[in-house]
Amino acid sequence: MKQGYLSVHNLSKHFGKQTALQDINLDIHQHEFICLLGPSGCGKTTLLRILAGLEKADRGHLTIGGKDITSVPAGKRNFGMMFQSYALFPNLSVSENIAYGLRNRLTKSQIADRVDELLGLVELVEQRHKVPSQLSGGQQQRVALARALAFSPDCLLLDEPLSALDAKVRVKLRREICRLHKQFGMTTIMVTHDQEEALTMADRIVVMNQSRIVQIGTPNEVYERPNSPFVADFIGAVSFIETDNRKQGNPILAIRPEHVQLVREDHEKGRHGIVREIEYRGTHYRMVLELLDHQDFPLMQFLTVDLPTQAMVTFNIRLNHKITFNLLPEHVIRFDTVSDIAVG
Ligand SMILES: Nc1ncnc2c1ncn2[C@@H]1O[C@H](COP(=O)(O)OP(=O)(O)OP(=O)(O)O)[C@@H](O)[C@H]1O
Repeated sequence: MKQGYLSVHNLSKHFGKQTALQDINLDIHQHEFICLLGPSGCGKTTLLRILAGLEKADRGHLTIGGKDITSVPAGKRNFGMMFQSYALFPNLSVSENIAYGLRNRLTKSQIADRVDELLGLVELVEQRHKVPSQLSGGQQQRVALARALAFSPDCLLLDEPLSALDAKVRVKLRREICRLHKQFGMTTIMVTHDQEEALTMADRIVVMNQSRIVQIGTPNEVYERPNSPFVADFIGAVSFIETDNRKQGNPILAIRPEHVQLVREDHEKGRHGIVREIEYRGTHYRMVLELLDHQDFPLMQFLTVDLPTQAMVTFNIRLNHKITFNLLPEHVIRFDTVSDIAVG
């Protein structure tokens, strides 16, 4: 593994009796796009604020390129930030908002050139003289993004930058952030509690729960090989199947809805279920099966299954009808240790 560029060593943070972060260790590579993902209150924003220098850790330290920056103030870290609480200046124009952070760093004409360049990058040239109240939510976010990028930061820190936007604008800005990340080549760390956002944008996802990092991996790794029922459940849809009484230490099996394979009714190895719910989802159908194989599955259990529209016709899927399916071993995720299946 490459050595970390931005590294977090044994970081802990409390607010009074409340633990916000516990024993956080993280190596982020240069030019990497990292998403901090986890349920509300797990410590994502606190970690980002400590990276930014806006919050002080109780314990641990931060290094960038091997240099200790734990005590370096926020303004000296050369990090671009886009925090929810960092609103735009309402009385300044788009250009002035973008130029604000540059005023003590560059000459007037350098600032003008830089602002022109950034306006082009975030496609706001025509809005340059408007004030924030004259812009849509998505445009305001783009101004905030341009402002964060203005002084070519080494690292870009984004705290839920897309959370206030509607679905279409969100997807567009997602692509824009990824494009700018590649174009500028900075290291980007983004907080989100949206798993789809993390899966589509990140090089690696840092999954957090209850003040700790619980898994670090590529989107594919955390989705296909979650290391705990919590991660399996938090990232993507999943059904858990208990093979016996959990207290006896039997494994829990998990399966993604798109991996359940329907087979013909006379298939010798098939398992059976009754279709209890059918939901149309545009690109596919999602259904809930009540499992019937009680010798294997002693408890009444349900399985979520995603099926393309064509398969709904082929297998003649109807509510309260019996269907036959297979679970292929390569698609079954197995957890040998019992841990809480918490949903964020
Ligand atoms: N300034 C503060 N004072 C007291 N407690 C705080 C403060 N900031 C955070 N906390 C607590 O620390 C824990 C972690 O909060 P944090 O905001 O980092 O979580 P988060 O994962 O970013 O949550 P969300 O997704 O809801 O923004 C929470 O229990 C929160 O209540």
